Amino acid sequence: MDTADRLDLVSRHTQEVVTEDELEGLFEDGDPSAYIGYAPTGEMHIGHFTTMRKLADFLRADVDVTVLIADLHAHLDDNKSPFDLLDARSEYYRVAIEGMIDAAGADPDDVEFVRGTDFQLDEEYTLEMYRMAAETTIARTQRAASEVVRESESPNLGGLIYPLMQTLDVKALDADIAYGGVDQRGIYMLSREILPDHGGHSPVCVFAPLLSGLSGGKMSASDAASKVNLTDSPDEVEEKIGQAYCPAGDVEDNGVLEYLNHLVFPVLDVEGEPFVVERPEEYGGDLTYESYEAVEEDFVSGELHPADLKPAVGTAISEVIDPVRERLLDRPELLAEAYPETYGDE
Ligand SMILES: N[C@@H](Cc1ccc(O)cc1)C(=O)O
Repeated sequence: MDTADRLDLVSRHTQEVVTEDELEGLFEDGDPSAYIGYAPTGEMHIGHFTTMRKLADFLRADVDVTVLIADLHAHLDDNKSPFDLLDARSEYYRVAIEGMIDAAGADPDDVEFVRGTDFQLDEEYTLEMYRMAAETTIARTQRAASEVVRESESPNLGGLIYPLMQTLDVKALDADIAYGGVDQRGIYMLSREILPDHGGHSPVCVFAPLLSGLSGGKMSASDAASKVNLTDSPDEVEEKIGQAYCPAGDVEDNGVLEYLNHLVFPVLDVEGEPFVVERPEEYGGDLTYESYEAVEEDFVSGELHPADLKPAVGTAISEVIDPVRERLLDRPELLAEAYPETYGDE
């Protein structure tokens, strides 16, 4: 594969690449490495899946991929995960992420999994963290983390250590590319600035877009209807998509279309299958689409009505998450141990 194709693969479906020139340089020098980190906090949903799906593109472009299960970060961020649940949640995240990579048409064995506590307590790492803390202002650090770390009137110190550690992870994992949702931008801009003073290189950054929730606005942890969970049954998925915000002809904040574009189509592409909307004969019969753009065009023109689109997207999303759902339902103890309040038997 030539550099132009690799660049295309890695940058498609992204929000931003910082910088394209640097990414091109990496490909010209050989096979770069990339990592994405996840703090194992709440249950994973299709928003995570959309971001993870892209790892298949990285692998196809011959990038070495590492997934960091950032367990300490999950605790440092306002205690989102209590310390004694870190093992269970890390295990649940690993299994779910393997399922997502598999569902995206790539082999999870081609990805290296690392846990934060496996290396973040090393002497060299820790010493560098103290040096970073001595040289970085609170204001700069807070600004960097503002879209990631939970805000509060009286923030804990953990939220300030968090972005410094995320920066050190880039170096410790020897990653040329830091990949994540665009909410990570502030932290990685800090990394680009300060890592060279701490024995590392400024990472090239690839940011995935944050998609709309299904209720219109942002996806929200407290609004169950705003997202599809990976263990939702086909009926639940179809019902959530059926209720989703998707006004006729309107593309803005339209989660149904966004998931079709960023999750469903890329997976169908790998399988070489089109997207089919079933429609009664009296309304014009079935529609078959080879590209997202063609769907959007028909949706905007009014040719494709939400009432016909939604069931088709619901079925398609349900099929895409199917292998992940199966892996998780196969091991019910995973969710029960990771989220005892929701799934435990007490
Ligand atoms: N900040 C990421 C988690 C993360 C932690 C450490 C990293 O090195 C990278 C990513 C999140 O919001 O989930």
